Amino acid sequence: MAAACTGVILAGGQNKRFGGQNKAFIRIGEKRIVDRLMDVFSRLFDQVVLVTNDPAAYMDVDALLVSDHFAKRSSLNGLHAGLFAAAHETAFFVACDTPFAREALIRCVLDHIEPKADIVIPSTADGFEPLFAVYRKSCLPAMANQLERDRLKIQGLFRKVRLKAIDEAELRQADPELISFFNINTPEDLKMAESLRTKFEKEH
Ligand SMILES: Nc1nc2c(ncn2[C@@H]2O[C@H](COP(=O)(O)OP(=O)(O)OP(=O)(O)O)[C@@H](O)[C@H]2O)c(=O)[nH]1
Repeated sequence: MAAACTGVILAGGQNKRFGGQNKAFIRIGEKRIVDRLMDVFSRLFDQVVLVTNDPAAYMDVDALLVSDHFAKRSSLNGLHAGLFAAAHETAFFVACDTPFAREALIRCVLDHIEPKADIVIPSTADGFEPLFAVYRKSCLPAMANQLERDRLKIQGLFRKVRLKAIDEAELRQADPELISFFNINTPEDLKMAESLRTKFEKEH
């Protein structure tokens, strides 16, 4: 059953560490990362939004295509645009360079949505996972304010809204290796992704 939440894929980055090549279109096995994410999102959400500053490149993706509102380079900009476009009060976000986002872990995050939380976010020994999290529309004014003031780090938002963290033990019940958080920044990460895929697809 679809959650009363919008699914958003962030794809407005510059991919500098990947030589400027669009990471959403990297193929892991046969499939582009964006298509892997769409497969999972179409089972979970009745609305999918993709934030890109190059909409023409995504015409074959069955999502609402939107672009950043601010001329700033920051994933916070994409969070703001995606949340603004969401038909629901809450939106779950993932980065377009995250090939192994597991449905069970997304469901775990969605299960923690509550009216008193503006952000529902995984928290592990490595810190928060702001690009595998749910944001409520109540965050929009604080996001716009941060962007206007050139405060471009997502973490800067956390002091201004109500945060609900999900602890690592619970996250690992849904995704024991936390493979969902693996993302590709460099060509070396892509090599790692190929070896993880072999393991991941054998097990699931
Ligand atoms: N809409 C939007 N998304 C962004 C922006 N900057 C980064 N993102 C997205 O946020 C996620 C994390 O991005 P980063 O790893 O910080 O940057 P990147 O562009 O992927 O890679 P680098 O250029 O190598 O830092 C990715 O899904 C990006 O597409 C932006 O200015 N606007």
